[in-house]
Amino acid sequence: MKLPPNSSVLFDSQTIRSRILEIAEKVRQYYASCDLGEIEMVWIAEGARHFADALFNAMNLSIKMRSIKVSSYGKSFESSGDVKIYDSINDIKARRVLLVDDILDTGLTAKTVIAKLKSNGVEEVKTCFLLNKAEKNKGCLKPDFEGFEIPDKYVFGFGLDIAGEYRDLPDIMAFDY
Ligand SMILES: O=P(O)(O)OC[C@H]1O[C@H](OP(=O)(O)OP(=O)(O)O)[C@H](O)[C@@H]1O
Ligand SMILES: Nc1nc2[nH]cnc2c(=O)[nH]1
Repeated sequence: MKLPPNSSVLFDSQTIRSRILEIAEKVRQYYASCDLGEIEMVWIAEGARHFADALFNAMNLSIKMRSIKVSSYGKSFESSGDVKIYDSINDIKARRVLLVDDILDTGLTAKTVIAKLKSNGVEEVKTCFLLNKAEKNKGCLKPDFEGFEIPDKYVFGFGLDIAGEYRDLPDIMAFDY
């Protein structure tokens, strides 16, 4: 597969897998004293597919899991600012939601979904991101669980795409755009 020019590996698959095991253990500990029937893991499609699968398997908790399709980038490297939620999420009424996404960039996607969940009556939303462009978003939303803080470079692989391509690369790559 031809990669974009000036791209390089940011995290290889082994590093990603090890970090996910660590995050999963932290999440397990957090929910250790909770009623598992009250918790639903909600992951944001498409990008979070690989992360959510690996995290869910590593957590090994008997909780519900579902995805919701949300998009705001399309084929662009910048957020359109218009976060579209394609699935109805009105029926997500778990007491506690673990919201899982591949990346926290501007924070707009997560903020929009959190507001919607809260308006449904969800009492607690904990967030879990594999990647966080913390310097770029200036900590606008502090993840409860996160994998790696990364610089402001466009990343792809392990679920993240460039115009629909490269999602199935095992590593996370970065390039300057
Ligand atoms: O913090 P933000 O600036 O809102 O960006 C984060 C979101 O951007 C990507 O989704 P995208 O809209 O590209 O859809 P996709 O997951 O289908 O690729 C990514 O998967 C996150 O959900
Ligand atoms: N693939 C990809 N999607 C994003 N969505 C928000 N930021 C990014 C990024 O750096 N890469």
